[in-house]
Parts: sequence; C-alpha cells; structure tokens
Amino acid sequence: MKKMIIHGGQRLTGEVTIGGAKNSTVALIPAAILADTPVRFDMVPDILDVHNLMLILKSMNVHSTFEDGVLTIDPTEIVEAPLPSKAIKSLRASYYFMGSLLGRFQRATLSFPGGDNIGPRPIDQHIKAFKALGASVSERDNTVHITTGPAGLHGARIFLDVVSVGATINSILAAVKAEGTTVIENAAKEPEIIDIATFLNNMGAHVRGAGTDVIRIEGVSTLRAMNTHTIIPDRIEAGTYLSMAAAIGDGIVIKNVIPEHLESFTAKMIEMGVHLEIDEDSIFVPRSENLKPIQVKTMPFPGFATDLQQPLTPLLMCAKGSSVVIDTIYPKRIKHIAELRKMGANIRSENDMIVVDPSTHLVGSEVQAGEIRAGASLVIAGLMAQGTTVIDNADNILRGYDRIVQKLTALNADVSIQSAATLVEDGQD
Ligand SMILES: CC(=O)N[C@H]1[C@@H](OP(=O)(O)OP(=O)(O)OC[C@H]2O[C@@H](n3ccc(=O)[nH]c3=O)[C@H](O)[C@@H]2O)O[C@H](CO)[C@@H](O)[C@@H]1O
Ligand SMILES: C=C(OP(=O)(O)O)C(=O)O
Repeated sequence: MKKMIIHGGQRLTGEVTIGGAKNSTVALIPAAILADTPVRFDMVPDILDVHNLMLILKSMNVHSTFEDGVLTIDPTEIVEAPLPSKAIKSLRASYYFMGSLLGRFQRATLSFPGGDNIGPRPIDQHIKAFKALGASVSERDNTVHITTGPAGLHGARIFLDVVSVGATINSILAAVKAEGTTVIENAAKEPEIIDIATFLNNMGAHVRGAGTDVIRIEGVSTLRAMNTHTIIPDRIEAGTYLSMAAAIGDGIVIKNVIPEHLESFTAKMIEMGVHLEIDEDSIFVPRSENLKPIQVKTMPFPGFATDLQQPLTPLLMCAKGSSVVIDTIYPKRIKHIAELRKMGANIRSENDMIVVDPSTHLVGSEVQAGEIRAGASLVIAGLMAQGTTVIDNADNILRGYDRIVQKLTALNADVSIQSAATLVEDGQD
C-alpha cells in the first residue's frame, strides 16, 4: 500500500479536466467480452481498477492495450478460465463478469467481489435476476457458480426489491443476448447505466429505457462494435474537485463535466452560498467565503450520491454552523470521521447521522484512507491543513481517481505518492 504526502495550506488555482467515469468504465470492460469484435473506448481513466480488470481479461486470453486514455479490448479469442481471485477481490465491479460471462458462455464461476468496505454490500438482487433469466446459482467456498440448462437464458420480468446500480447493470449484461424480452422494474437510473446501454446499443443491442426505472431488453444473437465508445465524465471525480475548489480554491475551472449529472450536488453547494458559474460542459468555482451550513441526505440518482458525501465534508467544515449528513444508502460509511478528527476536525457520528461543525484550523497528520471516498475527503482536508499530511493506504484513492497527483500539482498543490502503486500480481491467488 502506498502513501500520499500532502504539504498543505496553499490555495489552489487553475483548471482541471475530469476523466471518464470509473463506474462506467468498470462495467464497460466486462461488457466488452459480450462483443464478437474488438472494441475501443476513449476517455478511459488511468485508475488501478482498470489495470486490475485488464489482468482479469488477460486470464481469459482477452488481449487489451491502454495508452493515452484509449483502451482496446479484443475478446474474439476468449476462453473460459479460472479468474484470478486476488484481482477479482481488488474491486467491487468484478461482479459484472457474472453477467457478462453468463451472456457469453451461459455460465460463470467467480469468487465474491471486493471493493470498498463501506458496510454490508449483498448481491442478492443480482442473483435473483440471474435466476429469473433461467440460471441456477450456488455458492461454495466463497465462490459463486452460475449455470444454465441446454436452453440457455431466456427473457424474464425482473423486479428489483432495492434500487441497485450493480444489479441493474448485471441484469442488462446477462439479458442482452438472452432469447426473448426482459423487463427490469425498479431499475437504478444512474447516468453510468445509460452509458452501458449506449455502448451495447451501438453494437446492435436492443436496450430501451436506461435512465428510467423500467428497462426493456430484446435479446440479440450478436454484438459488433463499429466505432469507439467515449466514456461519460466522472461525476464523482467532478464533485470532489468542486468541493475542493470551494474549500481551498482561489478560482478553479472544472472542465469536461455534464452539469445535469451533478445537479443534486451543485444545488447543495449553491445552497451553501458558493457562486458557481455553470456552463455547458465546465463549471467555474470562485473563492468562496461566508458559507452556510446545510443538511444532506444521500439517495439513488438523481438524489445526492453516497459517493459524494465524504468528499463534501471538508467544505462543510468551512461553513459557519453545524451541517448534518445522513447516508441512507450506506449508513456506516463513516471511515473518514476518525481520521479527520486526528487532523483537528469537529466531526462526529450520532445514530447514523454525521454532524460536521466549523473546523477551520486543521493540522497535518498521519491518516488512513479506509476506502476511496474517505480517502478523497482526507486529500481535501490535507490540502486545507497547515503542515504535512501522510495518507496511508493511498491505493484506495488511486483505484478511482484518474492521475490525481498530476491534476493536483497543476492546481498548485504540493502532493506526491511515495512509490508507484502496486497491482495485484497476475494469476496469483
Ligand atoms: C462500481 C460501482 O458502480 N459502484 C457504485 C455502485 O455500487 P453497487 O452497485 O455495489 O451499489 P448498489 O446500487 O447495488 O447498492 C445500493 C444499495 O442496495 C443494497 N443492495 C445492493 C445489491 C443487492 O443485491 N442487494 C442490496 O441490498 C446495497 O447494500 C446498498 O445499500 O453504486 C453505489 C451506490 O450508488 C456506489 O456507492 C458505488 O460507487
Ligand atoms: C464505493 C465505491 O466504489 P466501488 O463500488 O467500486 O467499491 C465508490 O466509487 O465510491
């Protein structure tokens, strides 16, 4: 695990360009194995999750290359093979290979996914969907075995009991080549789901209604990529830089954003008194003072994203009064609290409610990035603090923030990583 070193206290200025969305990318890569041709993505973020997914592809004889934000994947020589369980456990989204392998081979065997430790993360709705589509699912030794009979998968009605991004995308991946019509009800509506549907539809799939809570899929027998798929901007990375810019910026332009994807977040910043200048695909954040406290409740899209509650926290510490955050999706997503307190922040958790009081005198400390967004809040706090902050477990940040050191350095921050991030070793279990 690597360390991020931040010499804080300098105000930031300049511009930052947001990369492609992590949560699209990590679904698009598994989706690529459904294609009967090579596929090409651009605006791919340079994050550890991508490199670990490439290791998983390699274990199935799927060749991929990644250079200057362009990722090519050739699944035409794919073979069924045991998947490297360390790589599978290094990220949450490896569960998308359940849906895509099922779509490709009518069966899938893989260990349970990893990802951020943010409280219980069951996959019962994914499994319910696979069963509805005609698969049998069994679990042994921390491994999920999914099989189908000779008839393969068939279209079905899938009603998701909880609104789940992962279960919605996995249902689409399994159903896209299944015989007949699938209808997913109570589907999640996140923009990343639309991105996956767009990629599949451009290859000949029939996925309709992505972005609404009813998605209808007519199965097709072949998928052929005809053009490069450009990944949508990462709204969570954008929100992180928006918060940082208002907390410690002297005027920062955030480029390559889709403002409509950020409305629940920018609405809260505006409520705090940040005078955002929102353009078609960029947002200017001026130096911000006299901020008001707010209340935030996380919800599925288009509500306030759980992935942004921690990155917003350092900005809440700048407000003149107590703010309250309630994470309804992951009520135990509080790994940032103890670490921010080490830096002198007035923040506490009471009955699944996070209370943030004014905390303007942060001091550099040694802290742990317990998960990606806890890490993001520590990066912002470290930039605000006087002195040096050392963030341990920085790999948790690097798994989802594209070229973060370069981007922060360009904004005038003094940030470094102690040594290159390590990948999970290929094939080692
Ligand atoms: C790779 C990826 O895209 N990760 C995102 C995705 O995670 P992920 O897809 O894992 O999250 P879900 O949308 O599935 O989870 C939403 C809620 O549903 C519950 N649930 C989910 C599935 C299931 O089978 N049963 C169940 O009870 C979860 O515990 C959680 O409380 O959406 C989360 C919620 O926006 C984000 O924090 C993650 O960044
Ligand atoms: C929880 C997150 O990621 P993952 O689902 O990949 O663990 C996140 O991106 O905030």
